Amino acid sequence: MTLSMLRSVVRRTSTSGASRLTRRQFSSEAAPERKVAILGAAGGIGQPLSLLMKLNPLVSTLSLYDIAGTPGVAADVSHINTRSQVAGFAGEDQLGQALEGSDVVIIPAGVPRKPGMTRDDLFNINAGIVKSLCTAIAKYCPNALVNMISNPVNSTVPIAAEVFKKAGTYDEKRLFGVTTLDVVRAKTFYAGKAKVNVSDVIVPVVGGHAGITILPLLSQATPKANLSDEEIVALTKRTQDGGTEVVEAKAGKGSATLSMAYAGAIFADACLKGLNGVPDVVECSFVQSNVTELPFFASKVRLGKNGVEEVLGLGPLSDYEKKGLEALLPELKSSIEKGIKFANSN
Ligand SMILES: NC(=O)C1=CN([C@@H]2O[C@H](COP(=O)(O)OP(=O)(O)OC[C@H]3O[C@@H](n4cnc5c(N)ncnc54)[C@H](O)[C@@H]3O)[C@@H](O)[C@H]2O)C=CC1
Ligand SMILES: O=C([O-])CC(=O)C(=O)O
Repeated sequence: MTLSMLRSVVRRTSTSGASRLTRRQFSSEAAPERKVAILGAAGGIGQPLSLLMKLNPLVSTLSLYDIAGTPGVAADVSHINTRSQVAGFAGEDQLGQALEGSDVVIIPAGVPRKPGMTRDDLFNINAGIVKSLCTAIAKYCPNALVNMISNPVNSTVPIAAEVFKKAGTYDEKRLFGVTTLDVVRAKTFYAGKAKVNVSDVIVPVVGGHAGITILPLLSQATPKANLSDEEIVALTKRTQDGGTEVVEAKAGKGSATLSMAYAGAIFADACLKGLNGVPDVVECSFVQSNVTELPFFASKVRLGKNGVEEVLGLGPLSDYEKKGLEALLPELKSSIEKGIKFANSN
């Protein structure tokens, strides 16, 4: 979902003739019924993400699940006069109902970082949360596209894959680590340095979603700009440290929530468009991959009616990016292996 689309939804629904206009628009578009479930919907990301998904006209049912607090979030969001019907579910005994029939499941459930922590420091708590949620997904909506936000993404995606394999439901086309926030940041920071219009900027970000595993391919950024080597290094580091920048600014009150909700809404919208048969929907995501020797890797992915339609290659890299790629592989490998080991030993 682009910002202009968001604005136009808000515009359409903010006048007195709103509901009439909204109804007419949706009935003429005949968008298929799509259920989206958000697990962790009462949290810092979950709440604004619920709002943004409520604004998305491709959603017909919005299912908001958390261990507590979701009835309130659902009641609040449900009053917004857009297409989707909203329901809130709280506690494990309602998880099946929350998931049943879902086309897309977005998972921002789990603890966020505090200053001084790495994403890997979240593993001990979040690995178990992700494992139990994915066990339920395998049971109640095995065909859903899963958008994994919970950190450490480099490990939680492999955990999800193992859980689905054990359940006999694994389809590599349907599992995505959400790395869209890295792309959002790279676009913003690049536009600022290159002095180009941010809405025109395209920057692929590959690798994983932690520190040096985040590799923005600034040599492929458009519109082209004549940036110095020092500027490229600084932009790369700022993108890699974007999450930490927010964690430190929030000083103990969590990590990125609002920009993550925006990024999560963009990625979920791309998944829905792909499911609906919109051609040429391409986003970066951490998926099962043959792009490197690692089993999972983030790169550009073409989305289609079954999820991943094609994992795109890296394209030409600068020498600096080649070195970055080489440097990130060992860390990414060990995070992936840690996730696989956890899923198979617990
Ligand atoms: N992929 C990415 O780019 C990003 C990922 N994150 C990650 O997203 C996660 C969530 O962050 P915040 O929303 O800020 O945290 P938060 O603490 O504000 O919210 C997390 C929510 O998850 C819920 N939760 C915990 N266990 C659950 C379970 N078993 N089932 C359902 N819900 C459960 C909590 O009740 C809470 O409402 C963190 O792991 C964070 O590191 C954050 C920013 C960016
Ligand atoms: O940095 C964190 O802990 C949250 C995150 O993944 C991000 O903001 O990119």
